[in-house]
Amino acid sequence: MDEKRIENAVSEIISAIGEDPTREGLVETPARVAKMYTEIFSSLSDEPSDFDNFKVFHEDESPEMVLVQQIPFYSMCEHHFLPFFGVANVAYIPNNGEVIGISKIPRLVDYVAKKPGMQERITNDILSEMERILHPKGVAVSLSARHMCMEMRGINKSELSTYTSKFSGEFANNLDLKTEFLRQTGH
Ligand SMILES: Nc1nc2c(ncn2[C@@H]2O[C@H](COP(=O)(O)OP(=O)(O)OP(=O)(O)O)[C@@H](O)[C@H]2O)c(=O)[nH]1
Ligand SMILES: [Zn+2]
Repeated sequence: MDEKRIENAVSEIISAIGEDPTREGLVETPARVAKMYTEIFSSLSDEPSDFDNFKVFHEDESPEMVLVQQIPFYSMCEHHFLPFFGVANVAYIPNNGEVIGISKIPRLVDYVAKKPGMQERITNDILSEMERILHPKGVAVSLSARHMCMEMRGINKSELSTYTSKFSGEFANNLDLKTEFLRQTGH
């Protein structure tokens, strides 16, 4: 990420809105924003290979469903560059007893969220990355999020919650499994 260009651009925005980029409170703002962008858009710089070598464990007595729920995430909407944030629920049905360390699931959610995006795409990307990494028998993903571009501008509706979900394999074909996922996650 080109921090110097971000700094110059932010300085230009500060001037363009009629503020003084040299006043004390703002003088370091362009550098702060540049540093912040490298953090909140970190997956634009990360190598996808970081996510290729999740260790897969073989567990003969693996459960039918593994569900990690209420995973907090923060992302930036690509339309307005304002935050949207909420929680993700991710479940999978192991194939041949193959499981991953459960901490890798929140890591994956973070990775997918830390770039300009849309809620639907995050939902989709979590599901397709789970399939690519693990080839499970099924994946279920749901996200509930608040979008600042609907709350602090535009239609100005506070605390709207947007829900998205995607199901594959056995979750798509077996109503009992889908119902168990939805019941567990409170939907
Ligand atoms: N589907 C989807 N839409 C989103 C998401 N985040 C923001 N949006 C919407 O993207 C749309 C962008 O539409 P535009 O009409 O080009 O932008 P706008 O004039 O600023 O729209 P308003 O927000 O309605 O004022 C808006 O309706 C936003 O609510 C998201 O994650 N998914
Ligand atoms: Zn937006």
